Amino acid sequence: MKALAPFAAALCLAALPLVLPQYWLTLMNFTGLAAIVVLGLVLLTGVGGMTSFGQAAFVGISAYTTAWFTTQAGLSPWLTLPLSLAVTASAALLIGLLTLGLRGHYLPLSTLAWSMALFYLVGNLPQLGSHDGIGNLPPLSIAGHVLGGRAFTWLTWGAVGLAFLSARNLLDSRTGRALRALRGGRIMLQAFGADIRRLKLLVFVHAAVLAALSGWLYAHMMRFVSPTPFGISAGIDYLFMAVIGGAASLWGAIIGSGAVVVARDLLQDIVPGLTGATGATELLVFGLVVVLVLQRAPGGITGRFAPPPRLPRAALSHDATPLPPRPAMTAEPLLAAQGLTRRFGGLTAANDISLSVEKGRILGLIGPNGAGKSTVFDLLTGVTVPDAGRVLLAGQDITDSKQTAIARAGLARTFQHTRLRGDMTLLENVAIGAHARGGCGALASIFRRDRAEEARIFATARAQLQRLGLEARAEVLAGQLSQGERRTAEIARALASDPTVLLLDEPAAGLRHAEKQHLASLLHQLRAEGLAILIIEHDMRFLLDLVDRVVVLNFGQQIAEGTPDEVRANPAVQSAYLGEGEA
Ligand SMILES: Nc1ncnc2c1ncn2[C@@H]1O[C@H](COP(=O)(O)OP(=O)(O)OP(=O)(O)O)[C@@H](O)[C@H]1O
Repeated sequence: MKALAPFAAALCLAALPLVLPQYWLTLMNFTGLAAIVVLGLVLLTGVGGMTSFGQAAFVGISAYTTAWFTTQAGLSPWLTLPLSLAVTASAALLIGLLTLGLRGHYLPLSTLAWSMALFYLVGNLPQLGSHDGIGNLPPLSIAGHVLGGRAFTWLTWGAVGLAFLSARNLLDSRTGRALRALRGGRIMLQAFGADIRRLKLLVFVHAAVLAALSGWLYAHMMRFVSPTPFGISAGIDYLFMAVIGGAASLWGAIIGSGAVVVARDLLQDIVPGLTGATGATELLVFGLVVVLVLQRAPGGITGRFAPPPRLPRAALSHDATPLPPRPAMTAEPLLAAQGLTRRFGGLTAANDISLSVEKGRILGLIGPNGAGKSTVFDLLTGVTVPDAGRVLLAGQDITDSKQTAIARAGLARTFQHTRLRGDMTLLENVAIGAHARGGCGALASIFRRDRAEEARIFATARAQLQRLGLEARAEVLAGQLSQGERRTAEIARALASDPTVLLLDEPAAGLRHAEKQHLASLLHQLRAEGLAILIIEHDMRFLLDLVDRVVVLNFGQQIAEGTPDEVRANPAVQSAYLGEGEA
């Protein structure tokens, strides 16, 4: 019954144009055209965290492309559709390459800048009709029948349906998981081999292509284009619609567009009649309504009714087999650091550090607070580059490799402060660990050609949860897990990448005694399976009982290396860190 609901809704929507008068058909058209743009904005801003005021400019690029080619070159609008999409996508690619590296407020500001630049450029180009625009565009027609009235509404809403499906399918995929984790999760994603730059560019272009689809429809609905509807205020309107609907919700894109289009039109009629004032009083009232909605429902209209997140269908299949393991690495030691040095200004956080970990061995890295342990981890995983020294992974020099490449080569890590996505289920969090093991791209996801791989990724994640005794919690949101479960989940996510070398940053912090014992037996098991493990841990008793060898740091210097017994007996270590009693 529940599965039939979307079909029933689609059928009702399809029947609406049969009964609605022309006035409402026009509002429906404008809602549909806006919704297509806002769906892209939900992906880009609501989910991906990249605020853009520039979507209207992409609508404009597409509208102008089809206007010019249909009126000046005499092409059919059906031919200019792919052309408009391609021109807009290319423009987005270029703009994205230039601006997506910007951080913080600079990115939204850059969207203001380039969309204004385009606005003035088009307004001053006589070839594009300057501020007067281009008129007499041909209407859309099939076999001589013009698609006007209801037919155009159906076409527009068919496009909304396609845009919705493309966005939904993208979100429900390997790429979509990374996108959902992008906000504040850059370092974690890179640690599992996700290419952030590519991901951002992909969403930016996807949102621009949706805007282009809307622009093409708009141009042939109005049969006239001029710069005004594609300016900054339209860009801000689209953002309003997304926020009012619920910025991270696809349904919110449609509802928010409808709410804004209809409210604005009604207020335009009602407010001047009530107040007797001329001028843009309705804009003032509209602004107040927006503020009120956002105050009452900060998550937008849909935020109040959002169902709890649930697992995608691919995650429910219990038949799929986990992904194949990577070929075993044989070169020993599996991980080696030689003379690693890293300075921050006048401070040498790590000075000439050398260590190595072999297959089936656990190496401990200890030292008081600020000794340089995390710095060494960052150097090994490519988060920072050393000022001197080398890092070798199974004999391969990875010193200057990017974090993504190092992760793909087989080195996985956990974080001192757990980096799970609280709003995603535990299983999806762990599936992010297997990101680099999947090969399906965004297009395959949009066309649902990734289902078999997705099922295998989830089977891989589930197998790791099973191994760590967390399978029963697979569907729980990570934000609801206990500290112990979160630590274990971090390890499960790292194991989902099928690593050769595992780096654990304080995995026992915050664990109770029984949980620590469970962790110790798990790490023994991983060692027996041949993993090379490097572990930072403040709990000395736990660490020294666990590891084969220990490296001790103090003020960035390597002051000792040896077996736990040798380190316990080392006077320099005792005075620097352990204290007589504990040693
Ligand atoms: N990005 C940075 N910029 C400047 N100084 C830094 C940076 N990262 C680390 N440091 C400094 O380097 C030193 C070593 O820090 P690091 O975090 O590696 O120590 P740690 O042994 O991991 O400490 P803890 O056990 O508290 O996590 C500290 O003095 C720290 O303040």
